[in-house]
Amino acid sequence: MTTNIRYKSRMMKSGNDTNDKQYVGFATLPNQVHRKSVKKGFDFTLMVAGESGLGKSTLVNSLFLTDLYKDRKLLNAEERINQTVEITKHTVDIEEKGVKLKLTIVDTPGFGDAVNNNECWKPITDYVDQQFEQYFRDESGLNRKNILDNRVHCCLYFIPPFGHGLRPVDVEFMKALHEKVNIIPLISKADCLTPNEVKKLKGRVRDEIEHFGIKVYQFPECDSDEEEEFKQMDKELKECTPFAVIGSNTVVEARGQRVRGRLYPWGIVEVENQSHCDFVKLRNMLIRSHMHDLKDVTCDVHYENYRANCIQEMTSKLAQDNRTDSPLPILPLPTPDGETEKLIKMKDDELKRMQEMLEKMQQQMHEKDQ
Ligand SMILES: Nc1nc2c(ncn2[C@@H]2O[C@H](COP(=O)(O)OP(=O)(O)OP(=O)(O)O)[C@@H](O)[C@H]2O)c(=O)[nH]1
Repeated sequence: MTTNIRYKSRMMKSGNDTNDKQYVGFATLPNQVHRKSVKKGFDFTLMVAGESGLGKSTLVNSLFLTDLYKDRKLLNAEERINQTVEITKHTVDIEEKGVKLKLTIVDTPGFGDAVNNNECWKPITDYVDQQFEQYFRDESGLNRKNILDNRVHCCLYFIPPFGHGLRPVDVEFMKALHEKVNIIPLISKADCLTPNEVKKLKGRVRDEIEHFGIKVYQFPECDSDEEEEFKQMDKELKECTPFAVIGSNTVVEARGQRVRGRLYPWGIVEVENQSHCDFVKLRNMLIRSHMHDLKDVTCDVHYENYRANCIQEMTSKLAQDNRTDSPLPILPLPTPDGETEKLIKMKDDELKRMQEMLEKMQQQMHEKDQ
């Protein structure tokens, strides 16, 4: 009864179209998806990495217009010496025009600070893998309905403005992570550079990324039937990578307006002024145009790779355990007692299950390719 009333009211809402004989109603499908998604809310996990003091927290606060770090305790010199690479996670629920976004920021403070930076990216790659592992477990568990997705969808990697391009630690960090997460390189504190210097540094970083075979996040190709305005925006976006950014948590007065900026004795640098930096482009890309694609790539490429590797490893391990063509001389086995027989059967069942799972996965991948 209730379903009927709800159905009727929805039909009425679709207006005049219901009187049209040609109208079946599936044109409302996007509205249904929209309604459901808005109700469910969205989530996005963003990781920031780079040396300490490059302005990661400031930029994140500026991006989402929220103070994520208000409880942060600033460490003194002594505490800093003892500090190890520690990953912190901040989650905030933000809402805009009724759309809810659960935003998780994964901060990696102190990265690259030590004298010996050997494998300093290891805790970060481990963290990304742990999130995949957790998701894989939840997905294979009994209750798959409300899985908490903590997979990292994007990593903003901060490159220092001083120096002559990428340092070995930057190259190694990005290479250690590029198969696991979407990396977006940024030139931090761009107000330290003149426009010419920014241009030169961008060119150099782009060349080095190509030279070292680093796979940073690639913007999807624009469809030919897209609007001209969108195509132009897409072109500009691709041309201005790596984004040169400026962050600020203070509001200053410029040209009679209150803006986010940095006040210097010689003038004001405005965070949201496109002739001062690429902050607006980065924000639009992250939030307005590419958030969904970043999530899709994480799910369809990075996580799928992790999952396939995991299953392959598990099956080869199981097969190895059960291998009969052992190079060792085959000795007559003692007649198994009831307990051993039970164990052997469990192992066989497990192997069978894994093989079925692998076959199913291969079939899914095959279907996806087609
Ligand atoms: N010139 C300039 N200074 C900045 C910019 N962004 C942040 N800062 C300053 O740099 C200092 C460090 O900024 P944070 O945001 O704390 O840097 P962080 O990378 O988060 O540092 P950790 O949390 O220690 O890893 C602060 O004094 C900021 O005011 C920027 O774009 N330009």
